[in-house]
Amino acid sequence: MAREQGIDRMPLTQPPQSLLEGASLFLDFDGTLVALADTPDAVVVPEQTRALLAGLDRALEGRVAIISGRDVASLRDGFGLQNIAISGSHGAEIALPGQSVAAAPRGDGLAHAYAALTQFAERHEGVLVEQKALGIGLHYRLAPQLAETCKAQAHDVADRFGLSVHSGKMIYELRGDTADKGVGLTALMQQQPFNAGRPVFIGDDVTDEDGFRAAKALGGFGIKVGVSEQTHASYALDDVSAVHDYLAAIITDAEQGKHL
Ligand SMILES: O=P(O)(O)OC[C@H]1O[C@H](O[C@H]2O[C@H](CO)[C@@H](O)[C@H](O)[C@H]2O)[C@H](O)[C@@H](O)[C@@H]1O
Repeated sequence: MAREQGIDRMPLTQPPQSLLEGASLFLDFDGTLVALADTPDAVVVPEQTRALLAGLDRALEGRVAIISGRDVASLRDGFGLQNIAISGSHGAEIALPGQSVAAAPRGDGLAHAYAALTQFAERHEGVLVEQKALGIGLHYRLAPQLAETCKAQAHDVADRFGLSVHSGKMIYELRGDTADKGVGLTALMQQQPFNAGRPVFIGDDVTDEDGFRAAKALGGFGIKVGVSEQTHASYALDDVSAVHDYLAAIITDAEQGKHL
């Protein structure tokens, strides 16, 4: 198979602390900032993680944002992430702190697709359907043996209602928009205070590759959490705990007066 331009092979090295000097920092949520859980609702944001975000915000003078597949409302209301910029719904939503959400229109077929997938989930134990502002998540983490069945169902329903299918970790997502995390990162980078920094995006999933690519195109870097065969990221960290350690060290540097 031909090697796609700009793709690096694992293993990558750990990012140096200096990478965040003058950076605008973009963080994926699930699997990067918080550990994965069996269901979307089982995720918790520990107090320590909130303190980490607040410290980063101070150290980088507000140039910190979350770029997530979850929608802005669920991150704000469900996880209390009110004081941070967010690009939600895989780049289709943008919300700065204290502001309302600017979003792509909701696809017409989503309501019909949600009904069809809910009926499917009722017949398949362990399959969960997540209703999202601009999409639907079909989760099979509790029924991994149904991965192929879920994939087929996701594509069948998407075809019937004019939607597209995107795969992630133990999930197929149906969406009616065409945004991606690169779109979200680029949109935030056009606004203050992000436009004053060099983008660094940290993410763990296949949908984060668009964010890595966009960061690189804007002169920045991607940091991959975990391992994958190929990635657009330039550096890697092992897991959520390594992400926290890396970011905490940057806060310590800033508090000791080292220039960020
Ligand atoms: O872009 P992200 O912030 O990483 O969001 C991607 C999806 O994350 C959630 O699903 C994932 O996390 C769940 C909880 O740990 C896990 O059970 C599931 O298997 C993962 O795919 C979320 O539910 C989705 O809406 C996000 O798109």
